Amino acid sequence: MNICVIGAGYVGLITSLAFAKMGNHVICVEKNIKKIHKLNKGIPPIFEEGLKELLNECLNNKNVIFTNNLKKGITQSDIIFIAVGTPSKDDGDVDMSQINEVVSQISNFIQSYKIIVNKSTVPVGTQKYVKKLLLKMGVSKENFDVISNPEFLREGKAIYDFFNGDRIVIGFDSEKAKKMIEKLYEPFKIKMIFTTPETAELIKYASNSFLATKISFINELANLCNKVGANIDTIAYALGLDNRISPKFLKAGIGFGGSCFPKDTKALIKIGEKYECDFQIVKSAIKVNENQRILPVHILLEKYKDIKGKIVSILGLTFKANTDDIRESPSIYIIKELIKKGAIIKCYDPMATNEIKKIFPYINCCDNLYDSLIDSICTIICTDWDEFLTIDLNILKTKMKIPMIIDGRNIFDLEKMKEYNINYYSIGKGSI
Ligand SMILES: NC(=O)c1ccc[n+]([C@@H]2O[C@H](COP(=O)([O-])OP(=O)(O)OC[C@H]3O[C@@H](n4cnc5c(N)ncnc54)[C@H](O)[C@@H]3O)[C@@H](O)[C@H]2O)c1
Ligand SMILES: O=c1ccn([C@@H]2O[C@H](COP(=O)(O)OP(=O)(O)O[C@H]3O[C@H](CO)[C@@H](O)[C@H](O)[C@H]3O)[C@@H](O)[C@H]2O)c(=O)[nH]1
Repeated sequence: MNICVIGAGYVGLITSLAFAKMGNHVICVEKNIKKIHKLNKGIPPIFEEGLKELLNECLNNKNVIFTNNLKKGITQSDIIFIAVGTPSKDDGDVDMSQINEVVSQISNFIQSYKIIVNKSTVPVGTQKYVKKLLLKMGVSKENFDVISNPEFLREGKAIYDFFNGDRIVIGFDSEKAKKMIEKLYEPFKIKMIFTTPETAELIKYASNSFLATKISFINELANLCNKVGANIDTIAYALGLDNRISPKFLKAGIGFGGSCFPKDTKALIKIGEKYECDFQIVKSAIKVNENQRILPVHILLEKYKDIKGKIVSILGLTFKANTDDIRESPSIYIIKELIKKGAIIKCYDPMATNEIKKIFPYINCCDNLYDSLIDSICTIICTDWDEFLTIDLNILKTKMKIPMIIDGRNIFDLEKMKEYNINYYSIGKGSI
């Protein structure tokens, strides 16, 4: 099939390549010219497992092109995916400006029947809203249908998830469009759920908010564990053996970040407000997370009342391992608090030091993990990068002024830490 994908971010790029790999002809339209140049040269603009190989395979097969020529994208395609950003506004509501811009732009080029598929995460009612907007802009009713098809991929596992998703959700109000989208997805052999556009739109927010709530629940429990001497990992394991609960998303730590959970939980609350539904559980999940992400700072300040002029090491800047994304990463909130208290930050991340410099231009980013530990009074682990598991703790002890670790991702074993005689704090597994 001939497909146009608008936006070459995490979702648009993976969607383009996945459909191209399945033998479709894909035109990916992106407004960032630098991104287009990179992509057409086979250079991935983001870090994602297997992306370079898949990108080059699809370019070599000539199944995908990257361009800023929207007219070409629309006129040469039957199905048009919208995969642009829908960030949070200051009040938590969804910023629809990128969607509005795309809809207005595509309305100029629709001269024959097209299926517009909304892949971005958008509030309930957006499918109807996009239809209205297109009609208002003079596109003939016979020339389009709009489908809601939210995306569930995780960063770091984006390609795997696209090909092995748990479900594909399709919200439709036209049999003709439904049949074409079903045909497009059939080769993926993933369970498809056909429903109304409103239900499809809400499934996305429900999934992310439920997972975020699960994380905040285990984190509150972890904080209690630290007080009563219980072990959160054992509790999570026992909980997870009950298959009504499932073991996934029960890893305690310094909370959730990323481009989705923080924004989508806030968006669900805003959507609820519009219909007088007060999402108290989701509000609490956000509140718990806001406290949890700066917990290491409280632990540090309990030990040292004054950290002014003292060096603190931050290991890991991304919101989770295997991505270069720092959006809403707990590390950002920890660094902000530490700077407020006058601490000197030294940080290390295998992927994201350039990104963090855009937020904190003056912090000291080290190319080497061990350099970031020199003369430090505390190391805070913010990301569960594999590289941190193999830290030589003897070297760490010689580099740091006072060996203290706050393990925000519970990557170390308490017993092991005892052997090394390091002042160690976990999230819900006790401290030494
Ligand atoms: N990142 C994820 O893991 C993920 C997963 C599932 C769903 N989502 C949702 O998918 C949507 C996209 O997320 P993302 O992370 O890929 O965003 P992103 O910010 O990484 O990418 C969006 C891209 O769209 C481009 N763009 C914006 N307006 C454009 C226009 N008018 N024409 C052409 N290109 C345009 C931007 O330049 C950018 O490259 C969001 O709604 C998000 O909530 C994201
Ligand atoms: O047990 C857990 C699991 C995750 N996290 C944290 O939760 C955040 C989000 O993790 P993850 O869900 O793996 O990352 P995302 O790439 O943000 O993916 C989520 O957000 C996407 C965007 O909407 C959805 O498509 C995915 O299904 C959904 O998992 C990260 O900060 C993790 O460290 C925990 O603290 N404990």
